[in-house]
Amino acid sequence: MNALTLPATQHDLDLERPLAARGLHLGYGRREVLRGVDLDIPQGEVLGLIGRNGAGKSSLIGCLLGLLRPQAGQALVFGGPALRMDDARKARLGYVPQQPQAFGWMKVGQLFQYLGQLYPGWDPAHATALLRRWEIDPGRTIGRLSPGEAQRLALARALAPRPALLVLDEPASALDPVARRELLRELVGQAMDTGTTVLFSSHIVSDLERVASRVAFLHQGRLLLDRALDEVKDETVRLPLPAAAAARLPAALPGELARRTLPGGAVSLVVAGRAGWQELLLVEGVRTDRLGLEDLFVEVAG
Ligand SMILES: Nc1ncnc2c1ncn2[C@@H]1O[C@H](COP(=O)(O)OP(=O)(O)OP(=O)(O)O)[C@@H](O)[C@H]1O
Repeated sequence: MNALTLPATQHDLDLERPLAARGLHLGYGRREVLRGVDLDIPQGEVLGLIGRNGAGKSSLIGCLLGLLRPQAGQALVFGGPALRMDDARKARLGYVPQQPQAFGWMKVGQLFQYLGQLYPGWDPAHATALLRRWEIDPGRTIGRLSPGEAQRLALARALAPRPALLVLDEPASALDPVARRELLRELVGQAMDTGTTVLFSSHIVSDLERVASRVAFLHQGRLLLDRALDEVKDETVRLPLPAAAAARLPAALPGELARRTLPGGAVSLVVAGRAGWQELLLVEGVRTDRLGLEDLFVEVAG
């Protein structure tokens, strides 16, 4: 299969979306990493993409931005094919890879001057303010920055042109807690002030909880629970089922995310949404446990 001979159904892709994908499949050799990922990120959303180490978050971002060619499926950026991104769309996109590097020999100020000529939307005052706020001296040589400083520089570089779409791969992994808070505040501020759409990947659930308006779990090659954070918190529950009730469970329930059999035949079930499982509450001994996002992550991906 190949993305050119087997395009996803274009008609159901919303051309207004900053980012959209249908049926993305990607493997490295025989290892399948993405197994049919569909995604829509509406304008102005801050989507937190969460998943365990090696779940495929960077690979998915690579496909979404046209940096990796999927074996099947299609990704669109601002309505156009990600694999053939023109300059106009590139100029509206800010991307921070997981390990930002390059231009190590340059001074920070030199790089920013160069980028200012390259990006039509570059805002020099905003760029200077970001460097000042994140305490990066423009006179520093980029190659001598610490990993955390390099990450802050990469973020300042991505934010300075005030992109319409900001994609951040583990943006806070090398940052200390103060810098992480700063960054998250910046993200929310930018999203709210200018309607910037943000996709960021993380395995730090508390970061995601702080800023994301939407959340998606990448697990075993598929996206689970791609919905508003409030909805996920309100409508995802754990149901501890006694053995007698567990024995009568169908093979899969609507909205079922995880099922764990406990010693003695009892089952711990995690379900999303309100339909398909309410009758289980009629069984004696069955109750619902609210799950925080961290517990949910552990239940689903653990
Ligand atoms: N170029 C490659 N060749 C072979 N395997 C790869 C390649 N890139 C990634 N992989 C494998 O694909 C899987 C997904 O990797 P990816 O980096 O996308 O995951 P991730 O969710 O971003 O991980 P992390 O949270 O650790 O950064 C991993 O098992 C990784 O080893």
